[in-house]
Amino acid sequence: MRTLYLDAFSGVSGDMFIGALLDLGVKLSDLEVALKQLHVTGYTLQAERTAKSAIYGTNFDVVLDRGTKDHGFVEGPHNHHGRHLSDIVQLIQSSDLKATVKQHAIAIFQDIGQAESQVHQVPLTNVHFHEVGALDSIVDIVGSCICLDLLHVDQIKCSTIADGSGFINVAHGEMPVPVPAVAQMLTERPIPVQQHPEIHTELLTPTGLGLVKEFVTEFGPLNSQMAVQKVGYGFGKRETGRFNALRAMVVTTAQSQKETVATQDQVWVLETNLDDQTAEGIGFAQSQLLTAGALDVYVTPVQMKKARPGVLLTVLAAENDRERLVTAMLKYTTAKGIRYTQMARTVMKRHFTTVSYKGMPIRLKVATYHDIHRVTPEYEDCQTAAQKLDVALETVMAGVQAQLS
Ligand SMILES: O=C([S-])c1cc(C(=O)S)c[n+]([C@@H]2O[C@H](COP(=O)(O)O)[C@@H](O)[C@H]2O)c1
Ligand code: NI
Repeated sequence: MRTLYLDAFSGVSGDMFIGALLDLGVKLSDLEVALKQLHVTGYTLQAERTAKSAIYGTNFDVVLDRGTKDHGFVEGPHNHHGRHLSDIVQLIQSSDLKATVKQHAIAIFQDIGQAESQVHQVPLTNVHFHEVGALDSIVDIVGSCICLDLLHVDQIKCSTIADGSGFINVAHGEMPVPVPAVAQMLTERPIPVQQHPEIHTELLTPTGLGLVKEFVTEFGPLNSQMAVQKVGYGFGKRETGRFNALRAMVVTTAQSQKETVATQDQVWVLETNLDDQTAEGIGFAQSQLLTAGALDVYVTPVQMKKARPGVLLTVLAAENDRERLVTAMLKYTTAKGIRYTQMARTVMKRHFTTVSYKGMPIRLKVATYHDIHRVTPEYEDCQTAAQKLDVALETVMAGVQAQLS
């Protein structure tokens, strides 16, 4: 199992995150090529490998072109509100980025947007990304999602995240650290943050926390099961009086005994019947629940009381995710209550391995159950290869399968 471990002893920001992943080996040129799919101009990416406190790492920056308004996009006749959340979501949605990159980036913007909406008490639709201009935020957030995609890891873990203390000056004026958006973003689920009273500045930014919340599935220190393969540093810009960087490590974990032998586990089946929500609302809820970590979400037509046609919304959740997903179901649907039951299931043992097809990495999902073996090329990787090679998806999938036989 290939894991990205984030050692956030000096917090996390968008720049630090991208810097650390570039330092781990993601190519700046690959990031630039992928970012072009967003169809936004007016910026340059800068990545310099340099030493701080005699430790080499990468200083990453998004430099806006001189004279470019910090609206976020090249302004078109219908676009005068480049900083609003809905415009950013629309920009990402209509881009040619990879589907998973789009999905993660939008989820992060929505999370920051929700916090901003709460802090400033403005409707979500009116939230704008005010501090450094939308273009920086877009490139930082989308760029981070691209870098992660290019790094090819199976999971992401993180240490306790350091933040500073005191006050900083930002667009709204003086703000306490953790900054209000960060404090608000911490309210949803337990995320270990440790303030350092001796550091009088911000270490954890809204973008940094948004990335952590979207991708990290486990918090804690390095442990004896983790074999460190590679280390990278992404430098922070603020003067903290200490070594200011995000340390990122690629670690491999031997498959645990449980993973190797277990073919049975427990899942929660969460259900609710809906007869008063629009099709659009149900579709949105479905995508939010998947983003929130549901194993699966599906909708079945049912005939309800008073002869009303309705739907049964079913969510499959991992053992520890029940409460979070029940809350999300109540938040995104018109349901007043959720039924749940725990079910045993038999699952095939699964692991990933990577092969190369015409120079492009394709992950293979290998599933085993007794003498049944199934190898499936990952759809997302085949899609990227098909796009780059300008061939049909089936050509890549068949080519990969042919290599295996
Ligand atoms: O909306 C945003 S991005 C935002 C909200 C707040 C509040 O706490 S409210 C603070 N800031 C500050 O802006 C800079 C840049 O943040 P990024 O996340 O875009 O890197 C940083 O100092 C934030 O604390 C931004
Ligand atoms: Ni704000």
